[in-house]
Amino acid sequence: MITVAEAQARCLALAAEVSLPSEQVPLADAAGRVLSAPARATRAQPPFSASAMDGYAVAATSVAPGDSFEVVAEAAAGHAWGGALKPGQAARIFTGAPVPEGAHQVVIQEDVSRDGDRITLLPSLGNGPNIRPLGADFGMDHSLTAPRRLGPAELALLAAMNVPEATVRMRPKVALLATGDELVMPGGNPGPDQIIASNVFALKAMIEAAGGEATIMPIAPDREDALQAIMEDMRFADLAVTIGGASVGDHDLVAKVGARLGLEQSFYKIAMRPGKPLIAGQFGEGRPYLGLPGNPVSAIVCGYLFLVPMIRQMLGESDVLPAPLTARLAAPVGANGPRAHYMRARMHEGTNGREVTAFDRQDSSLLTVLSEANCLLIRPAGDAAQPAGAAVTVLPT
Ligand SMILES: Nc1nc2c(c(=O)[nH]1)N[C@H]1C(S)=C(S)[C@@H](COP(=O)(O)OP(=O)(O)OC[C@H]3O[C@@H](n4cnc5c(N)ncnc54)[C@H](O)[C@@H]3O)O[C@H]1N2
Ligand code: MOO
Repeated sequence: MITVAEAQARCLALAAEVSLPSEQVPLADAAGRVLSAPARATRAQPPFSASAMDGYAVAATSVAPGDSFEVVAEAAAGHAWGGALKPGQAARIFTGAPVPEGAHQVVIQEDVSRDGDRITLLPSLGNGPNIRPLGADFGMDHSLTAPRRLGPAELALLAAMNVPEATVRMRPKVALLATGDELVMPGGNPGPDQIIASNVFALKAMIEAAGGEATIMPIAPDREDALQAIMEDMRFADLAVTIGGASVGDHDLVAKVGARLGLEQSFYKIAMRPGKPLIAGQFGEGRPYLGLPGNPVSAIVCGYLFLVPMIRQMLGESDVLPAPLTARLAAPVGANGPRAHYMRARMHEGTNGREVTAFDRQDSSLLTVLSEANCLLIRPAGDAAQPAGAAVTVLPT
């Protein structure tokens, strides 16, 4: 069995072989997409020297309380005054307005007393010029580099750069296939020996949050011919994912049927709990494949550690693995076995920094426990029992 790190490296290598085309999308639809080509500004921001405050633009290189100016003009945002101030003159000005030629600073209106067309600077006078120079945010030559995930700040920046559409990587299409005669979709009519298919919904949400497009395939029964037919229908996808049927039981058919369809395995089984029977590989044409274990928590933890990073890799991002944090144990934990254990746990900020408590019940079928967890506490393979206060590694979920 290979380690989690080795399995992650192999999964990312499989994903790196996928090359997705780019598309243009309007900024309003580009949230969460990954920019795939640099975007260039077609103007500077601000495109003129702009007032940062409401007040008076004054024609003087230095000012002192008691100085007095004649107000000869007015400039507001979107309404420049085209003239030039002479020494001793001022223009009434508002935030965002172009600063007139000849003005050296803007005095805020709170620091001014006005009498008709004359202003006099008050003792409260501040010292800032209150002027945003042309191009203070970015110049004409500015470019937003790719790859880059477009969050609120990037979208606003692109808009300010007058870039109406972003060139983004197309979303990888991910097919999700749950297998097992015992499974019925939510709202269906389960027999007494059946359960509801649950983990596909978690995985679909994770895929979509990572920037992929998930399609839930019909549930495949535990019959080779039917499983093969539905697995063949996953050919449209950039990444095919099966759930369940990965272990060693007589009805665990995924690896067998996969091989018949030309699946080349990269690995099968990892030294990890939950998630031991994970399969990764590739169908012809370089399309990656991930076979997740069926237990709901196993599938979701593997989704977090392997599937989401693969999607992010396909989108061209770097640093795609979940970022670990350090914490201290709030309660002791027992010795770990031969597989790295990703324990469902809850962390919080304590008086001495981040503290984490593992849940007592760690069975990989327990969705109630997973839903109370906000992190995975990583126990290395063969780790000894650890006392409260020991430093540990956690992955926020
Ligand atoms: N003799 C052994 N038995 C098992 C081993 C082993 O090493 N030797 N490994 C165990 C581990 S660890 C896991 S994890 C499971 C994984 O097995 P499969 O991937 O073959 O999953 P299934 O057997 O199909 O299902 C396991 C469990 O999860 C339920 N399930 C399956 N799919 C879904 C779904 N979409 N939504 C909700 N629940 C699902 C299924 O009913 C089973 O209860 O194997 C162990 N056995
Ligand atoms: O490894 Mo299984 O995924 O523990 O339940």
